[in-house]
Amino acid sequence: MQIITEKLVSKTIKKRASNTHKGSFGRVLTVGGNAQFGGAIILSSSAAVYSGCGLVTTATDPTNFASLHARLPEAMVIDFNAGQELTEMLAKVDAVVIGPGLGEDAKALQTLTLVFKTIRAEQILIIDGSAIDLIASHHLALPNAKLIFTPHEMEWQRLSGIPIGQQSEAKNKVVQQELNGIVVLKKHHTEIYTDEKTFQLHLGGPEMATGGMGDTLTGMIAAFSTQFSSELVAAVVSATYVHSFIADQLGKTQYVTLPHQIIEHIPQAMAHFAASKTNA
Ligand SMILES: NC(=O)C1=CN([C@@H]2O[C@H](COP(=O)(O)OP(=O)(O)OC[C@H]3O[C@@H](n4cnc5c(N)ncnc54)[C@H](OP(=O)(O)O)[C@@H]3O)[C@@H](O)[C@H]2O)[C@@H](O)CC1
Ligand SMILES: Nc1ncnc2c1ncn2[C@@H]1O[C@H](COP(=O)(O)OP(=O)(O)O)[C@@H](O)[C@H]1O
Ligand SMILES: [Mg+2]
Repeated sequence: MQIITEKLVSKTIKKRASNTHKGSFGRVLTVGGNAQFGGAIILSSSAAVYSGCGLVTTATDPTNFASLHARLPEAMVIDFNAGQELTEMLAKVDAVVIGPGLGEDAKALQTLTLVFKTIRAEQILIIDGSAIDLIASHHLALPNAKLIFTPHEMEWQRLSGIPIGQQSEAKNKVVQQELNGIVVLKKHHTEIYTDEKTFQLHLGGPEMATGGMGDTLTGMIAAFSTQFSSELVAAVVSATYVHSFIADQLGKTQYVTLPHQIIEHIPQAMAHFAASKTNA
């Protein structure tokens, strides 16, 4: 496994060109957040905005509209139950996050199925949380798109069939090939499986063990993927690195690092890596 280095991240996070506008930095749609788990999709959407995505739209349960806008006025919202609205929005974006707080009821399944049916091959689809569990429990066929799976170990067990104690590099790699996408297996020392290589993260620690931490990572991966789109693997690896890099920085003085605190520090951390590239 290749250990992810600061150098790779610095190479990936580019200094922004002057002659640009919001449309230059990608359009992301985040889909999730039922009445119980609104926080998950707020965190995912916030992470996408704070990671520099030009335009973020959130498809969620209408009960979350007011809280989402109160926390994140930069995001636009649509109802994830309204088929036509969701279909139209899916046509306009570069990347989609599906799953944070989506839940696993019939409505969630319907929303996931619509996304799978509508997504196009050139679009990036980040599949997390409840969406992974729905795929596993309903044996759903995967769509033709640039797929990125972000399971924790239990979600990976459900999706891959490999029990937690037996998730070896060789076994995980076989399933990654079958899934035909990138797999970010989240745990202490997260592993990232791609067609060419397997990466390992040597940052992050138990200060990150708060609900919503993985939801936050999904938005970062989406925004990095749309901005640094020439190398999708490098974008995913870099987002994962920066997420834990911030946690470790905050962890020097904090016992726990909360997901919303990670999000607030993303712009600073990205500036740090963009600058270290210039000086390299
Ligand atoms: N604020 C919000 O709205 C939030 C909403 N959320 C949303 O909730 C939905 C359900 O997601 P979920 O992850 O909470 O539940 P689930 O998939 O059942 O996993 C937990 C089970 O797996 C086990 N486990 C083993 N290894 C593990 C590992 N490395 N990392 C983690 N768990 C591990 C673990 O073991 P145990 O704790 O029992 O030891 C337990 O048995 C999903 O849509 C998500 O987005 C959350 O993000 C929270 C904040
Ligand atoms: N002990 C730990 N060491 C390193 N990283 C951790 C640790 N505990 C949690 N994390 C990180 O926090 C995130 C948790 O993701 P996940 O379980 O999906 O959270 P949630 O669904 O609540 O948002 C992952 O990125 C994981 O690597
Ligand atoms: Mg999760």
